[in-house]
Amino acid sequence: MARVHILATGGTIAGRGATDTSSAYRPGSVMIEQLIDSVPGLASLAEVTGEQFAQISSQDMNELLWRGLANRINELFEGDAADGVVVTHGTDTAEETGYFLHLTVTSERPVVLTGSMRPATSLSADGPLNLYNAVSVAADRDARNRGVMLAINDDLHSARDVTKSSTTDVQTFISPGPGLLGTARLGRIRYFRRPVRRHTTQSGFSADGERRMPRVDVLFSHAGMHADLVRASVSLGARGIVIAGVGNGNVPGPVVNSLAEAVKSGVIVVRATRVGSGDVERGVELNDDDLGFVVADQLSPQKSRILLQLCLAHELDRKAVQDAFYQY
Ligand SMILES: NC(=O)CC[C@H](N)C(=O)O
Repeated sequence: MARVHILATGGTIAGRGATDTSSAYRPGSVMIEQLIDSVPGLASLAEVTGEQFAQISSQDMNELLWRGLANRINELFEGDAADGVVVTHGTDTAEETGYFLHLTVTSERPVVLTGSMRPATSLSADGPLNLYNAVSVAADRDARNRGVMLAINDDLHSARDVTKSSTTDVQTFISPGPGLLGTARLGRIRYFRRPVRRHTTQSGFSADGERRMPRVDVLFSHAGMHADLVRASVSLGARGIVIAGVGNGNVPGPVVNSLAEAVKSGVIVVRATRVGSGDVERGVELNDDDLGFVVADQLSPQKSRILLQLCLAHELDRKAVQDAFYQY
């Protein structure tokens, strides 16, 4: 039987409300032992062990916890202490944690994130079945070499592609562009594809303690966006700026000028889009070569920030950063 270790970090899957219909609740209130006990069927899938890694709402996730999580998972796999790992996580930033792990876990063994949209105390709580499905994937030998995944609401997503699309719907996660990696429902798993971009064993990045993730800000673009936000970011110490641009990664003219100034001072500027899907291409409405900008290709602003932080932590120059956005 496969050995699956669950690292619990909090979120709604561990949330508790006053009654089974109350909309207010506190995420991260149910401990891992209780989560495991609430799904007796897990024992038929794998030898399951659990560990309370953190106990937070995922809006409080940060670089330090990401690094700790990656190091803990790498340690478990290097010591052959688990065949697969499940991370229970709040859904708000699960896509960010997933992408960080996708780039810094060094094993081909499966790492599967899961969470829920309704707290553990809710009528029709979705957490228990999500946990069951996530453990089934983590226990599956065929899940190897597919990078970090998110198993939720019977769907299986690649951490690179997944994003939260609704604040409250149970069916909130989508993978625009490449689509689902597969499905996982009541122990029946189907895979549709493998991620083709570099990850885990093929990644050139590490969560190594010496590599501090520098400050990278995401600036949201809109009609009438103020150019001085860019200067504020730079003066506050940002080494990178990701633009959540309009359309194909665009910003108003005055912002283009202040971003070009930022580039001259050594800041790396990445143009992503707030649209939610599609490419951001070089040289469509702006001369990126002359301005010194990098484009995000298909990565969302929040994931572009993580990739840029890792690039900066590994001291990549601007050209290598652009290559990274095409490779990862
Ligand atoms: N559905 C959720 O998990 C959201 C709850 C909380 N904001 C979190 O991300 O942890």
